[in-house]
Amino acid sequence: MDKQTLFDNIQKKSSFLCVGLDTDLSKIPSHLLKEADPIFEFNKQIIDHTADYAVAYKPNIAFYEAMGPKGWESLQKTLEYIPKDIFTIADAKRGDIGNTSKLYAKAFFEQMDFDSITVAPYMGKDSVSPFLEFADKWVILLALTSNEGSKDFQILDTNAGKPLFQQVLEKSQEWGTDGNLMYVVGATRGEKIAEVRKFAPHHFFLVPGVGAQGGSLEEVAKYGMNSTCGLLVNSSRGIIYASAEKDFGVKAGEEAFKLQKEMAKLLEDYCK
Ligand SMILES: O=c1ccn([C@@H]2O[C@H](COP(=O)(O)O)[C@@H](O)[C@H]2O)c(=O)[nH]1
Repeated sequence: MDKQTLFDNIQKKSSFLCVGLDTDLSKIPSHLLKEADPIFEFNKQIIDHTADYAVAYKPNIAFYEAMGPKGWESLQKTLEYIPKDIFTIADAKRGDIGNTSKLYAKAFFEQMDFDSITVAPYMGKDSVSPFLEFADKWVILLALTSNEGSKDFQILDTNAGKPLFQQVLEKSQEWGTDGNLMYVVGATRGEKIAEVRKFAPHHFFLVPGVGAQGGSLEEVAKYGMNSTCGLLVNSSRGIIYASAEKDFGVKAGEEAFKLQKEMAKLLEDYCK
């Protein structure tokens, strides 16, 4: 999917919501456990009830990998079930020496047909470039993440006299463009999002951290939105575990709708 199509979808749905499919067998309603593929059954209902409000879905690969071959099967079925006009993100946080990265890219872009993958930047250009060689696919590079530990390295000054996240943003723009490279920026970072935006004015940001992690959607839009929206805001647990009962799909849909309504207003206010 190209950048214009993504923005068209955002405008059509008045939404920049990404629904995180972090599906955990120990958290899904117990009546699903008798199904042959409980994970897929859960995801199917979540997708059915949220697809009108979402412009992206983000399965976190850890939740599927942890289940072995059956997990990969559930992931593949889920990916095929997501409507084709909705952007898909493999939240895999990969990145290795070049020949290994190339195979990670083949796994997620060819074996599976994800639109994008999250990549860790810390092994440098040759670890990221293989992912950027695939037409119509995106790399989403970790810049300033939502977790407490992001302070351990990402905000520290480098030899170049700038924080590491800034160095990541500047250097990586020599490798890719705003048409194939996005950045992960945590919703929990508040005003810092404006700083990140300064160094990547035109790129899309994947923003996890609203909902269960307590980030503010209003602040994300205020500090991070640009003229093509430039944001995909993710909520996983806040949506998919809104209910642990048989009505989990309906409740997930209600949570997604709440966020979409807020997003419609924020697009009017800040998408300029
Ligand atoms: O900085 C980051 C990068 C990735 N994540 C991932 O996003 C979701 C958030 O889930 P919630 O349940 O909405 O908190 C999850 O898959 C994380 O691994 C992140 O949170 N922060």
